[in-house]
Amino acid sequence: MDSYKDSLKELARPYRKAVLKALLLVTLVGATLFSSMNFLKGSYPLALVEIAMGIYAIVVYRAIRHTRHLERWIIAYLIPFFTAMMFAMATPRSTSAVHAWVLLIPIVSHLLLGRRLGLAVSAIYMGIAAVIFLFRHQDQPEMMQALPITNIAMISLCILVFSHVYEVTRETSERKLMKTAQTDPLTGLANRARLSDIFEREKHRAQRYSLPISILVLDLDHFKNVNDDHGHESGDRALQHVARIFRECLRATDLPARLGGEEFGILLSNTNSQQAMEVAEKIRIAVASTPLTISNNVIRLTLSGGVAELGSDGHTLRDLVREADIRLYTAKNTGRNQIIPALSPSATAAQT
Ligand SMILES: Nc1nc2c(ncn2[C@@H]2O[C@H](COP(=O)(O)OP(=O)(O)OP(=O)(O)O)[C@@H](O)[C@H]2O)c(=O)[nH]1
Repeated sequence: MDSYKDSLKELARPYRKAVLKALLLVTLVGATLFSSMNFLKGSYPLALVEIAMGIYAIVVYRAIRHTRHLERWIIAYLIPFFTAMMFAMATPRSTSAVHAWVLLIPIVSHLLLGRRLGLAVSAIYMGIAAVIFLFRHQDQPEMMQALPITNIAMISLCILVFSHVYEVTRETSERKLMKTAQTDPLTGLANRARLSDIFEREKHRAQRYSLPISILVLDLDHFKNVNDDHGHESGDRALQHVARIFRECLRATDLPARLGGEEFGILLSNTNSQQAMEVAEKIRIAVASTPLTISNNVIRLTLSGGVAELGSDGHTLRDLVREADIRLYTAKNTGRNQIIPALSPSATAAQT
């Protein structure tokens, strides 16, 4: 479960909303100014389109205040906005200076739609704008010369390239920062923050499709002795060794995380508590049977654990970790190197 797509999307929301709001305000001011001027000039169709865009900007401004579908509103606004821009460029009575607005397309598209969709939308509308420009000025020899056309093409291309490079760099840095903020630096496993993010996402999916989710909480036994007998550095390597075993034993859709110290939490999507118990046993046996050798010292590790399932053990990550923790401590107090299963749903029903 390596994708940070959803977290990045969440991170981008406030700034995309701010950019969209700024664009809506610019539209409102521009629509008021240009529709008045075009009305006075007698360009009624263009003036009407501008008034319509102004009204639509107010509607969208109100709609995005509490929306959970910002991406849809961005598309629903940008397409008519750019189309209105093309209409203004194609209108014979509009001034040639209206073509300057094409420079806004790559900037706004990348800021609001990201690198891929931003590039695609920019390419489409800038292409249409180029065709309109050539068609409209074909009989104006002073505009059809190599120098003005190359100038316009180069400045448009520069703004497209800079907008794209900026967005690619911004997304890459954000992805790196997000990964660092959600990864345990020693083991490379997810940390608590990521476990919590992914749990929320998986919980919604599980509730929508009636799928089970289980949590394992695992803790190394007598880990203090590893540090005391072999040194802290060997202790660190033992933690990395265990993290490696987790990865080998788990599916790509499972999420192992370090909760702190020598305690780990594993989120098992689409897995009931019985299946989770099988996974936990597989991990327990793998850890116990794979000693770590450092400088001819053989370090034998075991772990204890508890299992909890969404629903019968609670509805939040905190509930599940608490219940699995209680079972983990039962495992510690009754001999270690064992996993205590979740109560079966029938046992839970009998208790209540
Ligand atoms: N090397 C290393 N040790 C750590 C790290 N985090 C926690 N520890 C050590 O883990 C040990 C945990 O000790 P305890 O809480 O007593 O638990 P334990 O010795 O595993 O005993 P039980 O859990 O009861 O089986 C302590 O010695 C901590 O210093 C770490 O990042 N690296």
